[in-house]
Amino acid sequence: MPLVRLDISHVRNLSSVRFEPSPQVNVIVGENGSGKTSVLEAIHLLSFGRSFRSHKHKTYIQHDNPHCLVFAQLHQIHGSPIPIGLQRHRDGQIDVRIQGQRAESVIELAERLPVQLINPDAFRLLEGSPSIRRQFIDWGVFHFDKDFIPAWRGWQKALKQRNTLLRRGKISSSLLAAFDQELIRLGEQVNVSRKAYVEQLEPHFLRVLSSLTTELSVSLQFFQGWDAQKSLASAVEMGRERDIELGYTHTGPQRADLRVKTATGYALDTLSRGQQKLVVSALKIAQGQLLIDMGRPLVFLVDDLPAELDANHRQKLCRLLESLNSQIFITSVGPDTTDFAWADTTDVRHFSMNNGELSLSSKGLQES
Ligand SMILES: Nc1ncnc2c1ncn2[C@@H]1O[C@H](COP(=O)(O)OP(=O)(O)OP(=O)(O)O)[C@@H](O)[C@H]1O
Repeated sequence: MPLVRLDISHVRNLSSVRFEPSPQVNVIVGENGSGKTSVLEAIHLLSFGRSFRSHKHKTYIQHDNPHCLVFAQLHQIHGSPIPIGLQRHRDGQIDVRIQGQRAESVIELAERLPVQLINPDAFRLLEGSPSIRRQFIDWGVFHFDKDFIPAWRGWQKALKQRNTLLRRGKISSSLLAAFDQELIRLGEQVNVSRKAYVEQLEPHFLRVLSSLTTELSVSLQFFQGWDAQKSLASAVEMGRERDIELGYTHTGPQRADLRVKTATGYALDTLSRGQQKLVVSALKIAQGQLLIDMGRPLVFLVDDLPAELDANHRQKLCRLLESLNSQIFITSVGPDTTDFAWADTTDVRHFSMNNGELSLSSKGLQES
């Protein structure tokens, strides 16, 4: 569902930015610090309810302002566009509105506006802790399997309760066993969904990667968080005494990971930085492609593409994104953006960003 209109107020240096993006490619060019990334950050906020740059909401609300606001109209194939909006207050309060009605949670935004981000931090998917890769898997499963979120929430709740009991100590193995039924039932459900998703993702990932580079041979392995030969019930049962000793649940889906490997070891240890970036981009594009195949268009945010990718790979990545027929927002310190190499038939709009002011650039005006 592409964005047909975007209004951003008081996000970093963007006091008031309003524009009508192209349903296909939007190139935002501006000097360092002009506010390009803040536009992507605002779109990300509208999908995830949080920034990709900081967990502290006060950092992205414009100085001296009580709140920031991002509002958009989402295109619908049939019917008029759907208005969605998010307001974040300095005290942390978050208001989400969809079609004028207050929404219960930001998850409702994510359902309507799936967003994938490719930025210079993207390699953290390989380098960072397993929790980052679990988030990556769970984002995909969330869009793929409608039963996942209720199961995931229930399992998280059971896990938290169990860990609280373990931390307090003085709990016997038999009493703990009574609490474990729900944890096991929902944990198994979470695991089955994750496993099925990674199986679906891998062929997409390999296809995308091979269209970016033929030099790499990379595989995905899903580690479920405990011995693959055992059920979660037996892993939890066998680990109960150890959990009591440790004061937390040491085995289960909370330890799951996505292992990205080459023939000689982990991708992180064997690939160059640029190659890692290609692998991560392929993972993210593959996730997007899987959604698109399900008839769910999404928005790609691409920040600072030149970082670590040479012109040849930049072009390949742009062509690939373009072929998905999704809406793309891409930033560049430009002004020469010719190596993005969009097809003549693609609707490309160029915008200039100057000190937080966005305008359709002369290049965009000539083309429109
Ligand atoms: N809370 C805030 N309130 C007002 N301005 C802010 C706030 N936080 C950051 N800024 C300013 O907003 C601008 C944000 O720039 P942004 O990171 O979006 O720029 P950019 O064009 O992507 O730059 P680069 O090319 O260097 O990545 C910077 O000038 C920064 O100093």
